[in-house]
Amino acid sequence: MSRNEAVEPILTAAPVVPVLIIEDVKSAVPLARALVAGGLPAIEITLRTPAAMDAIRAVAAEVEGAFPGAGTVLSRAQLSEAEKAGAKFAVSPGATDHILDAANEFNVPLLPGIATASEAMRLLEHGYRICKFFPAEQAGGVNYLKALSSPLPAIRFCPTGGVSLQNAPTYLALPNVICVGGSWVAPKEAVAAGDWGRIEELARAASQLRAAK
Ligand SMILES: O=C(O)C(=O)C[C@H](O)[C@H](O)COP(=O)(O)O
Repeated sequence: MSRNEAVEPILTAAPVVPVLIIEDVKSAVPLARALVAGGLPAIEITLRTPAAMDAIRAVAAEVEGAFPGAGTVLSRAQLSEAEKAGAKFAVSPGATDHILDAANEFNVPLLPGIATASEAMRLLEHGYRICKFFPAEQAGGVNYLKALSSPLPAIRFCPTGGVSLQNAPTYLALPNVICVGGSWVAPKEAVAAGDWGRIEELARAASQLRAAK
């Protein structure tokens, strides 16, 4: 059994997890509604802005069908606060002793990040079978992940970082890719302009992505 087994149904709900940077808490609910309407229920709200935690709280309370998650989780305190805010999952760009110890204390499942074979082995040793591959494109992209997966077939990945509508299908074609993450679904200008129709369209296109043949 995987240490973070509870992330599996969330990450398999759609092929893409949108990664959001929310500057104004007022945009959180309509943005999340547009993403859910477009077919993307798992939503990563990065803890990079002062509004992020309130945004998670608002989406958890008000958006039916959404699985809000906390992204950029770097500390025990953030993990604790995210769980209290109603986050259904938490994402970390890496996997330190501090964050892995903290994950053992809380119920919210953690998706920790890796970029090397040693890091992936370490997570396997901690009982994790699902992790983030970050930063995906910059670390070596699809070919790198394919090579990493060959000796480590027990671990599945959510590649994030530089993933786009164009390159997502090649990641989704790898047997060890569970979903991909990316910010392209919620462009900064569209969020600032409140163009929820545009975001719903981008979400729909992302939700219909299939593995490349
Ligand atoms: O802060 C975190 O924990 C993250 O989740 C980092 C994000 O995965 C990337 O910033 C998304 O990358 P882009 O799709 O290339 O914009």
